[in-house]
Amino acid sequence: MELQFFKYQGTGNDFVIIDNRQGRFPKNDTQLVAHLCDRRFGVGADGLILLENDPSTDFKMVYFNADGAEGSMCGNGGRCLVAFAHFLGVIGNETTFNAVDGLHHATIDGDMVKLKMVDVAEVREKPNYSFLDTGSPHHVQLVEDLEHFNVPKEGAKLRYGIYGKPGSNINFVEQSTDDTFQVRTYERGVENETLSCGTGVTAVAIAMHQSGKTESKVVKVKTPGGNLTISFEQQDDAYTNVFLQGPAIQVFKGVISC
Ligand SMILES: N[C@H](CCC[C@H](N)C(=O)O)C(=O)O
Repeated sequence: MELQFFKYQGTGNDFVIIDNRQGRFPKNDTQLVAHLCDRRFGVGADGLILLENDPSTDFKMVYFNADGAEGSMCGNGGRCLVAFAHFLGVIGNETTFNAVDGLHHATIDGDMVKLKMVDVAEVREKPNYSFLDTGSPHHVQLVEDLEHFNVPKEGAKLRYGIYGKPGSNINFVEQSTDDTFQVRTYERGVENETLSCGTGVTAVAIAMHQSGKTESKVVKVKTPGGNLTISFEQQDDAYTNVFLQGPAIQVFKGVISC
């Protein structure tokens, strides 16, 4: 079988994207998805995304982690898929699409995609960390000297230690200024550090606001792969109108035989 694919990246979080509007992609073939995401034997990516038809919105997003299993929401992947739908001519500069965690609205301005994320009703605050769900589960923990922190090792320890088999993504954070944070993320499903995680930086922004580290409702995050901006409104413990904004870029396209 030959498969046409596109490769996108959003702040260094990279994805194989396939136009599956004809419905031909074998979605249950976990090994095939893992193979396409393999950086040595396949194309190489943190995840694989299918663009599919949706009866009530512009398109449907189906996301798989690099291990081949269908994942929860992916913020950077969602932004990349919006750029891809725009590239295909499926949408103009604005869209509403369906994903595993519900409807998402997004706007495009050049390479920049601004994606509306799910509302967050609860931030669980523990003495050393926060836990919240921004479409995917996220552990948020402040550390010192983030640059030299062993993210793969400490991330794996917490991912399996606290959260067990279902797991969580683990974000390590260092505050830079009143409204700016540096973040490195260990991603479940990749089981390693990625260069950026969209639902992760969104979780960081909300957790830092909830714990009083920032009063700003527009939070800037620096990841190893680039910069993202998160904005939101807040009432009591609930966060609404949550937006994630940053670049989403097509890197190359190709055909892989598998
Ligand atoms: N990289 C993604 C998160 C993927 C979530 C996945 N690792 C899981 O929890 O299943 C993002 O930009 O939001």
